[in-house]
Amino acid sequence: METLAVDHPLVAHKLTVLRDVDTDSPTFRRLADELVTLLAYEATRDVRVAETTVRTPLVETGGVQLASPKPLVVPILRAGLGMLDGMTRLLPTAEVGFLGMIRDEGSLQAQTYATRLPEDLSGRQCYVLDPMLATGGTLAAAIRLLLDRGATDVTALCLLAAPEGLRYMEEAFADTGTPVRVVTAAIDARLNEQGFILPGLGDAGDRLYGVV
Ligand SMILES: O=P(O)(O)OC[C@H]1O[C@H](OP(=O)(O)OP(=O)(O)O)[C@H](O)[C@@H]1O
Ligand SMILES: O=c1cc[nH]c(=O)[nH]1
Ligand SMILES: [Mg+2]
Repeated sequence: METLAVDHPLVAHKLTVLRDVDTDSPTFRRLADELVTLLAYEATRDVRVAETTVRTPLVETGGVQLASPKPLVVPILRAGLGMLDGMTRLLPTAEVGFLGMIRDEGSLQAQTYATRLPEDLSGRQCYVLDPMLATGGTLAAAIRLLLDRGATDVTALCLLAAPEGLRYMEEAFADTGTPVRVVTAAIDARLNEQGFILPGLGDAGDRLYGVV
């Protein structure tokens, strides 16, 4: 598995405001959206394209277009929905599938409560969206599901990742033979006793959508 922590002053600036406990929900949503677009630029570096031609006002020339089948973007509900618009802004022709997952705050085990994905993902490049990679249980389960359906490579975009979760992912996808990547705005210090990322930004779903 490959991990990329995007090193860019604008990413660092926006992430700092996102972490601030005094940042309100509308600002949090806007910043999450902007950060995803910056991460998406790096995350799509290997997106498959096919050669094509284009007629300019002067001549015909070569170019590229997104290859078929189109990439599949998969936000993990709830918090991953806050990243969808930022991603599809860069990949407007991508298809979108949905996974609803929740982590039990006692056992820290992830449960899937909704799946709306193509049955057959053979040949598909997939981009999974989830702001928080904490223990890694949620993201690993989501990626396993995509690989089981035939996805040929999977890139996860996360706003924050914990070292514990990245180690878990590295072990889980050490010998799958399928490329798995994590692109994140930062790798934080550690998890606390409740499985929250430190210094982190708190509960991403609650900060985006309120406490339920
Ligand atoms: O790496 P893990 O230890 O599995 O934890 C990370 C998961 O926890 C959060 O979701 P949560 O379960 O709070 O659901 P929500 O998006 O509905 O808030 C977060 O958005 C990840 O999906
Ligand atoms: O720090 C964390 C860990 C899991 N889920 C969150 O929203 N935040
Ligand atoms: Mg949550």
